[in-house]
Amino acid sequence: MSISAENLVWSVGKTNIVNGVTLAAQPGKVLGLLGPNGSGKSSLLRLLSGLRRPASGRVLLEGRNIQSIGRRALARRMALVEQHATTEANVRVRDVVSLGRIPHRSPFSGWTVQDQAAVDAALDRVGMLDRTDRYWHSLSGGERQRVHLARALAQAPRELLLDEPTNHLDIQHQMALLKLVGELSLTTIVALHDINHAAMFCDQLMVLDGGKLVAQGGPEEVLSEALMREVFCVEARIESSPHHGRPHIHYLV
Ligand SMILES: Nc1ncnc2c1ncn2[C@@H]1O[C@H](COP(=O)(O)OP(=O)(O)OP(=O)(O)O)[C@@H](O)[C@H]1O
Repeated sequence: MSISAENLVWSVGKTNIVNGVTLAAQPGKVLGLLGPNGSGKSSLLRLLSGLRRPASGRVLLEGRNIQSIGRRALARRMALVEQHATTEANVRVRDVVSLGRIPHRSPFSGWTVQDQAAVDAALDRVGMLDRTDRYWHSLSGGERQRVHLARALAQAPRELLLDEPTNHLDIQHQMALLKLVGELSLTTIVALHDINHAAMFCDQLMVLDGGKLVAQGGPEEVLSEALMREVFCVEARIESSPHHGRPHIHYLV
């Protein structure tokens, strides 16, 4: 198991924001993290990345508590793209993506051919290789999101944590990004709001509600009309899509 968590709790004051979450991501597969606004998705991803320490419980990488792994070693194998990732305005695209190479460089080594190849490959994968000299402030929201993903890919991680990576993207780029994530063969945990996209592109799903994991399993097992009603507060009908074979949700008004 590459990344797993046991009974994770994270609290603010007396409120448990993440409340006893146990999970295991399958190596090389995409695990979709669903839940209404404020259900704790971002908080859980930050715990899994080691950015936040749990009040109790633990996060394990290959069975090893991440708190015993140094920051640099952790950054060499796990990358997080946060929902509202910010970047200094006066840097160029290539500078942002180059940051992904920091964990791989020693204080004495210069910029290597391998570093450049990793940056170029990452930019190519997200379709931004033609904009490496563009300044950050000149990019659209969707372009910035793709550059942040490229930064994470340049890190050459084995585990990739993505917090709503499609939220500024047009439909073509949403589909392209989710398809790309599936093709990377990295252990990926991705928070998504579009449940139909999650059903199409994720191997497994888990659903948070009020900080608790209320469902996990394959899309067919997890997505039900009762779950849509009880967790997401919408009436819906679910069918197996005749086009891609995954569950497809029709929302009712
Ligand atoms: N540092 C913090 N201090 C106080 N409350 C916080 C903090 N971080 C998160 N919360 C609260 O915890 C809850 C879960 O937040 P979180 O951002 O993890 O949810 P989310 O599922 O990612 O939401 P969304 O879908 O809206 O992005 C929210 O009620 C939020 O206000």
